[in-house]
Amino acid sequence: MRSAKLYQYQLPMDSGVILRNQRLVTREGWIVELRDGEAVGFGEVAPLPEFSQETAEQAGQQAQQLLNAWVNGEALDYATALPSVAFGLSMAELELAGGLPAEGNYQVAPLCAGDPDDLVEELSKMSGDKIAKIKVGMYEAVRDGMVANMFIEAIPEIRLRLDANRKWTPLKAQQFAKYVKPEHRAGIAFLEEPCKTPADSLAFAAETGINIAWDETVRDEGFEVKAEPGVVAIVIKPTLVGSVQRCMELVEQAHDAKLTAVISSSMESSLGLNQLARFAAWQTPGVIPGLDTMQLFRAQLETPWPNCDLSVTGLSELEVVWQK
Ligand SMILES: O=C(O)CCC(=O)c1ccccc1C(=O)O
Ligand SMILES: [Mg+2]
Repeated sequence: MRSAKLYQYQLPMDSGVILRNQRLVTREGWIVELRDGEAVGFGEVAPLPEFSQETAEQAGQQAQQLLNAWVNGEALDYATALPSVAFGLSMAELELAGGLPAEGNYQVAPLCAGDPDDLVEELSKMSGDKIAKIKVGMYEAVRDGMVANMFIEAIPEIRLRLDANRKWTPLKAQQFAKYVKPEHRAGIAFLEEPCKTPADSLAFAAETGINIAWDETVRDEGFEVKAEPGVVAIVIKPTLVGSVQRCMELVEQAHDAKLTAVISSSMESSLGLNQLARFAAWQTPGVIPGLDTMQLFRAQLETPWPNCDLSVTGLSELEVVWQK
């Protein structure tokens, strides 16, 4: 006997969260609940404004249609579904089937949002791999170069992940690289999407010896995972990419091409983020995922994130907008 529910959630965000061109005051999305006999599975459907093509409204409507089909015993075609819907429903089906291992990778690459000195202190206290993520491309490229250099000099064993989100022209990217001494460039694990085009990013990697990673490019029409000089990783954001099966296919292709696959957040609530930590532990063992986004919220949803003391809203407190 199958049954399903669709919950709607709204969670307050920290005041400083800006997505490309807009402030994100409230994170909105849907939680799907699938039941079959005693088994239950949850999934989060939460398009990210400015990043997803679909709106929350559209995703909610499609989620209802597919939930209805699922309750009627139909198999769901995730290839034609909206990415956020495909991700949430396929994750719920996987959890229902007992296919998502319980153990998660909750190690995070701390995200440097504010004062670099605070992060240096946090890292020096960290045991194990010292990986940090810094957003670059927001201010002067020269300043970004000096910050990266400062981290590598302060913590020689650091592995920095930098993310320029395609903000630089080739000239700006060069200005950045100039400040990172050649002997320090190995301290950069990778720089995500330095330039506006993949071709410029590849040229940057070749000219500077700084390794790069694809994030936005993974979602470009016609993208294929392949080994390319200077490319060491691909970032997979399941909410933007699609079903669990599609994500697993990308992970496998990355590993075949000797690339690192990094499972990363699209600012899911703590419910979805926990599932991503479990998915990452299972599919990308030994790789620290990009999931340090709980700090951007002011509340959690249903499943608490380890060591996070934000209040937790239970699913039972949410409005059920559809059930069957
Ligand atoms: O990837 C990470 O490490 C954290 C998540 C992150 O950076 C991100 C989260 C939501 C939208 C865009 C981005 C981004 O990669 O710029
Ligand atoms: Mg990125």
